[in-house]
Amino acid sequence: MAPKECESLMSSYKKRRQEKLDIYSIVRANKPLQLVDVRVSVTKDGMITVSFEGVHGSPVINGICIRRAPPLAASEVKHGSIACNNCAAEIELSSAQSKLIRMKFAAKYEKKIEELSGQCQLKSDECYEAWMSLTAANKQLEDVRAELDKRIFQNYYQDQAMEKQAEKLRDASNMYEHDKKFWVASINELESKIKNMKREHSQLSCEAHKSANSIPDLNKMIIAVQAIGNIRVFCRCRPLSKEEVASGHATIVDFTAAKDGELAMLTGGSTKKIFKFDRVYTPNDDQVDISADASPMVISVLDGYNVCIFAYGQTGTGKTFTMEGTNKNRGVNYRTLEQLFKIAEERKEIFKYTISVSVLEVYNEQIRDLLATSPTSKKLEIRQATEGVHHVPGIVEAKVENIKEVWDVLQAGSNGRAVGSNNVNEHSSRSHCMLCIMVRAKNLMNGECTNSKLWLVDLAGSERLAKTEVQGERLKEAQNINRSLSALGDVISALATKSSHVPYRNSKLTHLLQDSLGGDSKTLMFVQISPSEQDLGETLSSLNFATRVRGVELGPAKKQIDMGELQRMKMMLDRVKQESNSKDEALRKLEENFQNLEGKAKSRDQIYRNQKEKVNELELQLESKTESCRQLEKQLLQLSEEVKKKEEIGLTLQQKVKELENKVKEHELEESKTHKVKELENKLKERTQDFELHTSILKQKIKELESKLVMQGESLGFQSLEKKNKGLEEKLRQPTPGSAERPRVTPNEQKAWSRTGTMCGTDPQSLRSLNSSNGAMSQSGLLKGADSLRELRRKRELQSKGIENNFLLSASLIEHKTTLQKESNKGRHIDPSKALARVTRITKLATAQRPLSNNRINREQQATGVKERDNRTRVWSR
Ligand SMILES: Nc1ncnc2c1ncn2[C@@H]1O[C@H](COP(=O)(O)OP(=O)(O)OP(=O)(O)O)[C@@H](O)[C@H]1O
Repeated sequence: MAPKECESLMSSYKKRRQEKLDIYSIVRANKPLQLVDVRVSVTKDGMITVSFEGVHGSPVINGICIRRAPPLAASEVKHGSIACNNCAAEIELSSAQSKLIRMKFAAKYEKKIEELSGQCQLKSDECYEAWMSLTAANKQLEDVRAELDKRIFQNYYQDQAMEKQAEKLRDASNMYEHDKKFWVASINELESKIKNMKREHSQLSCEAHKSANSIPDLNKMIIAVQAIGNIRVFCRCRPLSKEEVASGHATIVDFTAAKDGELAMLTGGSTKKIFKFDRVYTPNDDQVDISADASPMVISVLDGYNVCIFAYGQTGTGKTFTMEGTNKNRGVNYRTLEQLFKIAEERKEIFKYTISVSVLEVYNEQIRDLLATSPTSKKLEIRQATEGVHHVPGIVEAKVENIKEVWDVLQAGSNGRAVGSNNVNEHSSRSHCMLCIMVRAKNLMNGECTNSKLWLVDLAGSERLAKTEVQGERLKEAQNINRSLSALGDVISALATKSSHVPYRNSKLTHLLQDSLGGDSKTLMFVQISPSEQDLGETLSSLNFATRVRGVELGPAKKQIDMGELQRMKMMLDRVKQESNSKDEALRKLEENFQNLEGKAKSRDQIYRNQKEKVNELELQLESKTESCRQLEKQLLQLSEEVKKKEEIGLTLQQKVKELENKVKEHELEESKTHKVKELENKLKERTQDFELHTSILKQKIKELESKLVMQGESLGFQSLEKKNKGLEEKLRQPTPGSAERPRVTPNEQKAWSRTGTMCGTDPQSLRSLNSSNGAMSQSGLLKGADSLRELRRKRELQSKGIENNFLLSASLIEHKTTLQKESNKGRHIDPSKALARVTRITKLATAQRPLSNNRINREQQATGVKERDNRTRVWSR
């Protein structure tokens, strides 16, 4: 029968019992028999047979309802029986059914074990995979860490290398900047030097050209000067004074052609006398115009020429006004000096000027120093320092550096002039006021030095020349004035006639003006005239004198070069030429160096640019590596988290594996127990067979003995035989010393006895009595059989120590079974469940003292004994 069918049988049995109860409760009036227990066995051909043992009458089975039983729980099924749900009695199953159930359970367990093994295997595989992935992840993590360390290490070294390179670059950059600055400074210096040298070179070239072409230029200059003339005469007419206007004096000067340097004098009637001068100024012309025309003389002075500007004319015609001017309307002296300082300032890059001023007057042919702070009795004389150079030793030469100082000096001179007379105007008319400006110029380019003079002279009135009717001091004054002016006229005449002798020394005036009047100097004469008709004679006299002066043809002006300086300059020129050549050479070398430096600078620039690009590239690489490091760290963190998770999973898996292993162990234990049960069953079977064999042998021997007894009984008598039989029985009942020697009754023996009893209709006791009656004859054979059993048992005990418990349990079961049989024989109705409970209790008591490992086996053996008994004891009760 298949396990499924067996299962259905059991379930149907249970259900039927339940259904039966319901049926009887419905059909109670018919008083049907109540089925307390039923033994159903299914034969091999699938038939179900029902036996009604112990039931009298003819029970009628109205019907059998077989239903599929619900699946039993594993705990409900015991070895060889199943538990009834209603009465808790164990329902005995046939060995085939038990086997099937066991097989089923075994199959179920095997399946479950297989499933669990599969799950375990799966879990193990999962664990292994997890472990492997964990190992791989760890390895990967280690690799990543190693890679990260490597990268960090590389980055560290790259950083260091970059730092070093950056340091080198910084040093190179600093060096480059320093070199650049140095080169720029050198280049600037060289450029300025080159400029100076070029300028010097051009100047020297010009000088050389000038020197080379000096003769033709000189000739040209002579021609030009001769054409222009180096004595220039400007004529200035003052306006009519208020008195003259009031007196009704008319103007006798015609300024119609003044712009052309011509003026006409109305000498009387319609006649006019025309005078021509270099300039003619009308009364309306102011100081500025006159000073502007005189400024070229200033340039000549600064260029190193001696210049003399003097004002000549009748008293009251405006000589002082022209030369000195007023505070509000300053004259030629101030404006000329102002111009002089202005141009000197403009030329300061090339010329260095040293200007000093002396203010003196010539009165009665005596020179008076107007700047002298204290009056001195020492007479100032004119001395000739070198050729063409005259000076007054002891005279104050006030060094002036600007026009303000000049003005102060002029004021001081004017004050000094006033000291000498109570009436300044009167005094000024009777003396020559002379302002000498000494200019020392040094050409910074060529070192040329010049000493030039500018004489600004306000002469005494010329009208006194004719009016010499005065006496005494006035006469003396007049004579001196006349002499000096006459000497001036003589000098001019000598110059005009190109006389070999010019009488400069005839007067202090001409003597002082010797180096600045005529010859190689430049002279400007202001002839001052009155427009009034009452001064006609004096005016014509002045105009005639001026015309004579203007007609003087002087030689070309000569530059007042210091000859020593000239020599030095020539030497310097040679030296400069040499220096120029050497400088040209140096310049060429410098230019070459400059080009080399420029090339080096360009190459350094290129290197710098390249290094800067490299630095930029390295910075970019560093940034990218830093970024990759960040990403790797991020990945590392993620991997660490994953590893943690996997470790947790691994731990849970390990825990599960342990649990599964425990379960597998439990199942293996169960399996081993099942296996042991099987072994025990097999052993039991073997023993049963042995026992049956021995029983059959014993039976045969008993039969033999019985036959012998029959034969002997005939000879000895029945009573003696009975006695012997009792004795043998007693002997048999007497316990043998030691449990090992005691003949134990196995369940098979009991079974055999039961069968025998059943078959013969007697109980085992009677059988024993029967046996004991033949004990004397069969004792040897019986003992022999018991000895062989003991031998077998001993051998099996060696194989399994638990066998002994089975025999003990069997013995106890036999005893109780005997008791039960006795009670049954007494006619008492015994509830099988109670009986089984008792047996179980006894068994428990018996097995409680056994080792724990044998509990299951004993329990099963005990249950087997009970089931065997129950199979043969079916009780029907109403
Ligand atoms: N161009 C002029 N415009 C206006 N006023 C003038 C001019 N020239 C001279 N005067 C005036 O005429 C007067 C006489 O002039 P100034 O004293 O200069 O003559 P002078 O020739 O110097 O006389 P002296 O010979 O006596 O010194 C002054 O009052 C002066 O202001």
